[in-house]
Amino acid sequence: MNNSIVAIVPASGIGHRASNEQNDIPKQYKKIAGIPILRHTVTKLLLDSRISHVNVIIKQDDCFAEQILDNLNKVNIIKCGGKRRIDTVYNAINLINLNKNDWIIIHDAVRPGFSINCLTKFIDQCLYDKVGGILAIPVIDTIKKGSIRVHHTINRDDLWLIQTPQMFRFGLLKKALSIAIQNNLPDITDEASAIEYIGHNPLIIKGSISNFKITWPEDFALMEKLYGF
Ligand SMILES: Nc1ccn([C@@H]2O[C@H](COP(=O)(O)OP(=O)(O)OP(=O)(O)O)[C@@H](O)[C@H]2O)c(=O)n1
Ligand SMILES: C[C@](O)(CO)[C@H](O)COP(=O)(O)O
Repeated sequence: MNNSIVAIVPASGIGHRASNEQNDIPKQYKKIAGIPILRHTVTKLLLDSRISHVNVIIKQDDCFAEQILDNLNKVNIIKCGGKRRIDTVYNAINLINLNKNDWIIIHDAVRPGFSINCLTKFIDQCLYDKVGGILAIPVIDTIKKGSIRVHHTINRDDLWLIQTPQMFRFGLLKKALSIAIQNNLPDITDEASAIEYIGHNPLIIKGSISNFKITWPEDFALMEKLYGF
């Protein structure tokens, strides 16, 4: 029997760093090339037909997502966003009913710049891995530690900048997130951190710079240029 692949798109953030104004709309709802970023992301994920559903996770009081995702098939909107990104994903995992060997693919709402080719290759490789994997790009700049002055330089061999998608089996991810949250694991900014915490080593799959996370105000224009409009 084939295991299903279900996507989770955490979209419950406020986009504080990306905003120049108070009371701005969250960054995932801003438009690039005339289309809200969240819709770009969800539409692209659905282009890989192995993904059976995309679950978009929003805040309880969100009043944007339903209209933005109107007319898209295979999309569920779940209102269970949490305080941190990891809480949003964990809340969603607890509401989704899957077999333990089914796959969950988590992708940030604000990373619309991945290519379909990259997504397809990522899924191809994860499906044959016993743990699952993450997309990443190698560090190319010199890395230093310090605050006002440099303390020391860090060897950048084997250092990676981690992106999403991240893909794990439902049972393993649920267990890992539950243990990480119960143990108050600090700095848990992605799903792989929870998987590592319980002793597994996710596969690293090389991504691309175009899949950057829209984080700062200037990122919207940069992403729009990449889209080629
Ligand atoms: N409590 C949260 C926080 C973040 N996210 C989602 O996680 C992704 C990546 O997070 P990030 O870029 O940090 O988004 P924000 O938290 O919105 O940004 P900021 O920290 O600048 O406020 C985004 O799709 C965001 O909507 C989420 O679902 N729930
Ligand atoms: C999951 C992630 O996108 C990988 O780079 C990232 O860690 C999320 O960042 P956040 O700013 O901590 O939400």
